Amino acid sequence: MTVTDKTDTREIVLDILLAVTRDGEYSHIALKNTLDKYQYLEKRERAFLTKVVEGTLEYQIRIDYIINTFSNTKVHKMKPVIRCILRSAVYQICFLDGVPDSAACNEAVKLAKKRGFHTLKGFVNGVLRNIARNKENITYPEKEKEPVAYLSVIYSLPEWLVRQWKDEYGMERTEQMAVAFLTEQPTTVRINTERITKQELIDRLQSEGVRVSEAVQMEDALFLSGYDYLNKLKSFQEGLFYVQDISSMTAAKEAGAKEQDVVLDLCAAPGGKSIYVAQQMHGKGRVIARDLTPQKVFLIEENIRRCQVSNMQAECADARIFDAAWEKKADVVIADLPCSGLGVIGRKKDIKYKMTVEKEAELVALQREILKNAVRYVKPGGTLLYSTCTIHKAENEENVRWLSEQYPELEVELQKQIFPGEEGNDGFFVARMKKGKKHE
Ligand SMILES: C[S@@+](CC[C@H](N)C(=O)[O-])C[C@H]1O[C@@H](n2cnc3c(N)ncnc32)[C@H](O)[C@@H]1O
Repeated sequence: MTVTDKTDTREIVLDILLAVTRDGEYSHIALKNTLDKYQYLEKRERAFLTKVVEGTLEYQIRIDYIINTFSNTKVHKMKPVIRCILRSAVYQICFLDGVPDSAACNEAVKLAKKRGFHTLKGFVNGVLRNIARNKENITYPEKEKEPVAYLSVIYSLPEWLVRQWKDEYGMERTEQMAVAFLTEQPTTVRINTERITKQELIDRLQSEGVRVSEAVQMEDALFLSGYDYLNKLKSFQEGLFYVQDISSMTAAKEAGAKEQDVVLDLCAAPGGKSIYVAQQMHGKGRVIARDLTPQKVFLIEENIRRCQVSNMQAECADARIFDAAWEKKADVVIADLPCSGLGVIGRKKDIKYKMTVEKEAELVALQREILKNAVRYVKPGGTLLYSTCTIHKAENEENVRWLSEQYPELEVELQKQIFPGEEGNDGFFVARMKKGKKHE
């Protein structure tokens, strides 16, 4: 049986799309939970459902534009089940090569019936067959006449986001980022160099059936593809690598922690940067990795155990609340703060639809609240590392400017915006500030 006959797989896709677009779940979490649950599915079915869920979400604005061109009932007026069935079928018809149009249409109609929408069978069939017949002749907004609408529809980005990036970075950079987000990337992992050499890990992974290539940009990184379920690999379970983008590794490296340092990471879960920093300290010094909830702290602890890190401990603490016990105690404070996450749209497909201008403003306020405390924990002569996985200036450069104005004792040693696709896959911001000794 080929994947195109699998109504059940498509029904699983439908349920994930409903969870994400109707119930507000995050796509990467919904997908991971589903793949954990359906481990018995064949590898190609799991690959098919991942591809259709991710593709339908990442092209949602363009897909809605296509549906609205051919349907009298507009997408926003449709019942959520019908809307999701149509979206995933249009993704298969317009963006996937391996699925015959007739199969995508027939399976969508069957699914509508199965979910109790007998009366809408004809509607689903009519819209999809019309799209399949005319998909090569759709008229999109023109780049020169309507640049914002063009970028929004072609690259499936909300218009407010396109406007913000166009204002902050210009049209050319905005389009480059949009392309990078839609470019398929292999999984990037960091080698646990405390436990295994690069060549040994490459050999191990290849023996487990994984395709591996070396990352020229970063010595400790490898690119993986062709695997089914990463968490099931023995090499993963033994903690020989950690899934982490190169931009995130760069941020951890920029902390410049030395072997005997005391490092305080205020927002550490699931532990990517803390663990890398601890490994660079070769089992010496101390890394205290904090996060807001016991569940998040559990994730850090799991990774400490799996990667067998000896110089690191996890703690539950709210970074908004000043902890006097840490005043001027840390050589390095890492503030990798909650942010709008717009640099990782390529991996977390639905972030772009969930973020708003209002939420961005709330995040800037939260970041400043935490940064005020972070500054106070740094020893005179110590380092504050501020990073985010976003490309929004108010959360990045403007926060650093605000810090410099509020705390003249901070000297900005480094500040860089890494754009999506530039160094790693993700967009990232990192700033390193030194606290002057004269302010002891
Ligand atoms: C960008 S993530 C951190 C990623 C982590 N540094 C890594 O490299 O794996 C931000 C983290 O901040 C945590 N967080 C949010 N609000 C917080 C607060 N008030 N206090 C402490 N942690 C908080 C979130 O739970 C989330 O795990």
